[in-house]
Amino acid sequence: MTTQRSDSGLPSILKKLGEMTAIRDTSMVEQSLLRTLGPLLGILETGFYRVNDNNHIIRALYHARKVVEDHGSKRVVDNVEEVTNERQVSPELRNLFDSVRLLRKSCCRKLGMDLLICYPIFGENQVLGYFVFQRDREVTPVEDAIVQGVLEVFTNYFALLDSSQRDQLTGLLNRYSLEANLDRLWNLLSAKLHTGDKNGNARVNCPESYWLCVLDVDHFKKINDSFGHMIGDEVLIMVTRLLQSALRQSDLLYRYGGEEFVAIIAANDFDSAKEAFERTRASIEAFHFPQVGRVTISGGFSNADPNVLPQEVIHRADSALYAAKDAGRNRIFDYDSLIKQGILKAAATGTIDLF
Ligand SMILES: Nc1nc2c(ncn2[C@@H]2O[C@H](COP(=O)(O)OP(=O)(O)OP(=O)(O)O)[C@@H](O)[C@H]2O)c(=O)[nH]1
Repeated sequence: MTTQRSDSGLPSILKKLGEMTAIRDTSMVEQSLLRTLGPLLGILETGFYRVNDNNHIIRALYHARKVVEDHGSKRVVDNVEEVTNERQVSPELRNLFDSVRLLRKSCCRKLGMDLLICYPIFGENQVLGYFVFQRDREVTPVEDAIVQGVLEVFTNYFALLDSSQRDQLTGLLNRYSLEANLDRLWNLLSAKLHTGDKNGNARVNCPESYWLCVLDVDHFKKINDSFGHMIGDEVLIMVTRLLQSALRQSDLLYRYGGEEFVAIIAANDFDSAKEAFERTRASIEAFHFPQVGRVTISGGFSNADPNVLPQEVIHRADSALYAAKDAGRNRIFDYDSLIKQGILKAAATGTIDLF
């Protein structure tokens, strides 16, 4: 059981809300929600689960605080761990999520001597996620009002931040969002590839590597010139939906420029990554676009090696894209093969010195 004295006075609540709304990164705001609610409720371990429209978990965060002795004085160490593997969610928790979603209010279940308590997080009238914690007693009416109030501030602030990081036309995350989150993303890739789980065990079902691909619609200017800007916009929306369907839910897709997209995917090896990017290309080629007919895309990809600076990885993928365009378009090239074949020259810089 993981409770301690709560810190739920008004000045403390206001201070925590002030800290949460000072953050400009959506993922960090999610972490901050747990760092806010845990101490307010006197809970040492809390969880946050974000779900998509199909109620699949797309992001899971665990927050754990520990009081440690440090040279005679006590200090709180807190850590937020991100896990994206749905299989790590217990059947009890899944069942609790279903009840919360259907009843549209907080619910709890007995779990040994404790209670597992879950609150819905709403967005545009649907459940976007769940806040979960475990403790030995029910939530008091005052605590309930605090949690509901903090979740409401969080939801409104998150929606505001999220809209500034999304492209208005396609709804995808925009270039600003990719660039603002590159370092955090790279740290996450590195942690996922090199660390064990929170019990120190090696992760199971963990991908071997990540891959970044820059995809670009071929001859898009011609589409605009021949059919008009509005049809051009429709093509971009349809390309987006086709890319989303061809990629997996857990993959990241950004609108990087006018007709340029960046996809970051997890794959066990080069061949699986190539197959996934090739699948996106083929899905566009196979689709009949109303009025326009055939549209194709070209792509260049590179291993998203956490030891290489992210900007360098984007540059490598971009170089491979330009080689694919030069070679006639409607094809996906990879940076390493182009280097091996002598078509591209390796850049001398761009690695991260880890030691
Ligand atoms: N309709 C529409 N067009 C856009 C948008 N953003 C950029 N564009 C247009 O996309 C076109 C991109 O043209 P180019 O960069 O020459 O590339 P391309 O014609 O696709 O040629 P290749 O990439 O070499 O195959 C430009 O004409 C831009 O004006 C947008 O949001 N909507």
